Amino acid sequence: MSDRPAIALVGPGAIGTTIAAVLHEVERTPVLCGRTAHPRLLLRHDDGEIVVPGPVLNDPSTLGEPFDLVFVAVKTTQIADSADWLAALCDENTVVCALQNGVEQQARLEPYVNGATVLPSVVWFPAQREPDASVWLRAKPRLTLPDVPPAQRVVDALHGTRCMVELSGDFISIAWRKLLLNAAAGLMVLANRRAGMFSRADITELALAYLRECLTVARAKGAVLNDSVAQEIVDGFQRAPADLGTSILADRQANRPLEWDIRNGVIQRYGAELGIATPISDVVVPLLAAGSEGPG
Ligand SMILES: NC(=O)C1=CN([C@@H]2O[C@H](COP(=O)(O)OP(=O)(O)OC[C@H]3O[C@@H](n4cnc5c(N)ncnc54)[C@H](OP(=O)(O)O)[C@@H]3O)[C@@H](O)[C@H]2O)C=CC1
Ligand SMILES: CC(C)(CO)C(=O)C(=O)O
Repeated sequence: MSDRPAIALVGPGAIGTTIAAVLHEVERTPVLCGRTAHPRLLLRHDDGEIVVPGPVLNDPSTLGEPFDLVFVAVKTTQIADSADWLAALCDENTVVCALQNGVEQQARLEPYVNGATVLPSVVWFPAQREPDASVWLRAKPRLTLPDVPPAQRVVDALHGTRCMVELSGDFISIAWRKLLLNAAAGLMVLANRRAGMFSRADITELALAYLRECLTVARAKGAVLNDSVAQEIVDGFQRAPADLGTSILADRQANRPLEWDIRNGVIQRYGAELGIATPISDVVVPLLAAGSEGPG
């Protein structure tokens, strides 16, 4: 690391609070950049809680020079609104680690980061934001990053924290596997139910058929994934606590815009590009889009 400011985090919500808290525990507290000026962040986990002292800054013009490492944990629907933060925090020497779902993190962030290196990640852990803005961490924090040189900055920053970081030489396949999980989780929005709904035989059949469709597109885009992935994902939902939700369901229930395009629309878009029929996406995607944007 240089002698410039070390670590900043944009978007201190469910995932951002988790990463800020694990960094704070090892005295690498990031500068917190948000929309709402919370006085502090609070993470509840299995063994207790971590308070990250604030404030959460909410005015990008108060920042000085760019940072070495910037974690971005706004929803992908909020990237454009975060443009002033990204412009102030990033230059060509910055590594921007996207803590977001989807397989398009680089393409979506690169226009905003002043030539910084955008490092995608897979965020494996569920975290739930409570009405008082505290966050309930519902699994051990774990990230997968591509095994490329800029990833070392993230590995160093998270070294010795309670967040496990894995590097993968086949990041594309890992990222698509996670995307498939997120795509199937989108069915929770349409049913307005949590993971317990996957114990129904009809939902199991629908999810498996949808996942097989997603798998065809994923493979055509270069992911190396076995047929068994569809069943493994459904098994995972069936083993999960019945009240485990997903971030897109939390957004729907709060009537916020949904990440439908990066989680579900992406399958339909790439299917159309590649000449792959996506009949289940053709039903699921417009319903999610309408749930997000209306009108009505
Ligand atoms: N939650 C989860 O379990 C998981 C989420 N993900 C992915 O991680 C990403 C983040 O999701 P999640 O943490 O759930 O999202 P949240 O909605 O909990 O957090 C988003 C945060 O971004 C802040 N924000 C919004 N607009 C701006 C802005 N213009 N400038 C700065 N900050 C802003 C929000 O502020 P405010 O306080 O005002 O709301 C909030 O703190 C998403 O891509 C999601 O799909 C991936 C795996 C699991
Ligand atoms: C928790 C998980 C893995 C389930 O879809 C997720 O990625 C999310 O909630 O956005």
